[in-house]
Amino acid sequence: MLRAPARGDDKYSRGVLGVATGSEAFPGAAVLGVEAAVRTGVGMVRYYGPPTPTGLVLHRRPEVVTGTGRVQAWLVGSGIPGAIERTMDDNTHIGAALMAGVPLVIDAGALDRLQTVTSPAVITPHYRELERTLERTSAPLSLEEIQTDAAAAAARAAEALGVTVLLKGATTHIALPGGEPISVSLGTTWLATAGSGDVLGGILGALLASHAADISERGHAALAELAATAAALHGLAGVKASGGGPIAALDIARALPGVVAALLQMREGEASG
Ligand SMILES: NC(=O)C1=CN([C@@H]2O[C@H](COP(=O)(O)OP(=O)(O)OC[C@H]3O[C@@H](n4cnc5c(N)ncnc54)[C@H](OP(=O)(O)O)[C@@H]3O)[C@@H](O)[C@H]2O)[C@@H](O)CC1
Ligand SMILES: Nc1ncnc2c1ncn2[C@@H]1O[C@H](COP(=O)(O)OP(=O)(O)O)[C@@H](O)[C@H]1O
Repeated sequence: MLRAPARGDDKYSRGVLGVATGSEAFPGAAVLGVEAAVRTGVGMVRYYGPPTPTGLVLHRRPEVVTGTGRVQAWLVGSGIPGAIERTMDDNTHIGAALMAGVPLVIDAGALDRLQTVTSPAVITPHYRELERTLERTSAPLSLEEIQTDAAAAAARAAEALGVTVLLKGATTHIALPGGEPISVSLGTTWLATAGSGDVLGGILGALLASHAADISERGHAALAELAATAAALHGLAGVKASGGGPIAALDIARALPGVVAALLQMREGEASG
């Protein structure tokens, strides 16, 4: 599910990703997600968030456009606190993304707004976030139950919530309503580092924005394949960045273009026999 630009493409036909992540409380998450999206490959990123993360994002990535506008997908919630700590500003940014009517990647602080969502969505919780998300449904699971059978927990969440679920952990479990689940285990344990999940959100957001037609044709089947691709890119970039040693989240993002290039080359090689 990787799409290299064709000669007829321009930035808009490649897809635009809206990013509503980061807050005054966690500004760094915005930088990590945007960096990962740009490095995965997308026509343009529009960032919509509070002043501190906006300044940091522009400082690192001047190619990013700020404010709302037409996009093919939104990434929302990484680095945004839960309902009690959220500011009015945070709620405005989350709301704009969730109500836009385009495919969504929903992470962290936006997970508690899931009941308002009507567009095709992938949620990207870790185990504790999945526990909290399921608490709000008629199919709750304890943290212990999720840890014991994470694949079953992801499947139950997909059915209960009507979304594609990417459940993060040493193995990433992807489940969709009424479809075949996928597991991805290509990473390294060094990926267990702060901001690593924020990078994954950016990768997945970029993939959704660049596959809008596929998502509208094939729905959750396409979302699940895109989620698996994102988990694979994240894992392989982690391995490449690590080389057996520690990594910081930005290192994962930095390794992405090389991983994408290698996979595209492999695919071209296979296509030409
Ligand atoms: N650079 C950035 O901007 C980054 C931003 N980030 C953003 O932060 C937001 C929150 O994400 P999160 O996953 O940390 O939240 P959450 O699931 O509530 O976990 C809290 C749980 O952890 C536990 N706990 C805490 N400290 C612990 C300790 N020392 N040792 C052991 N346990 C400890 C704590 O336990 P308690 O203290 O309650 O006993 C509680 O159960 C989210 O929006 C994310 O995107 C991150 O991605 C990081 C980089
Ligand atoms: N033990 C592990 N081995 C391999 N990958 C891991 C391990 N623990 C976490 N990960 C990966 O690291 C990322 C952590 O994401 P997350 O918990 O959201 O962190 P953060 O909120 O700090 O960004 C996920 O992609 C997850 O799959």
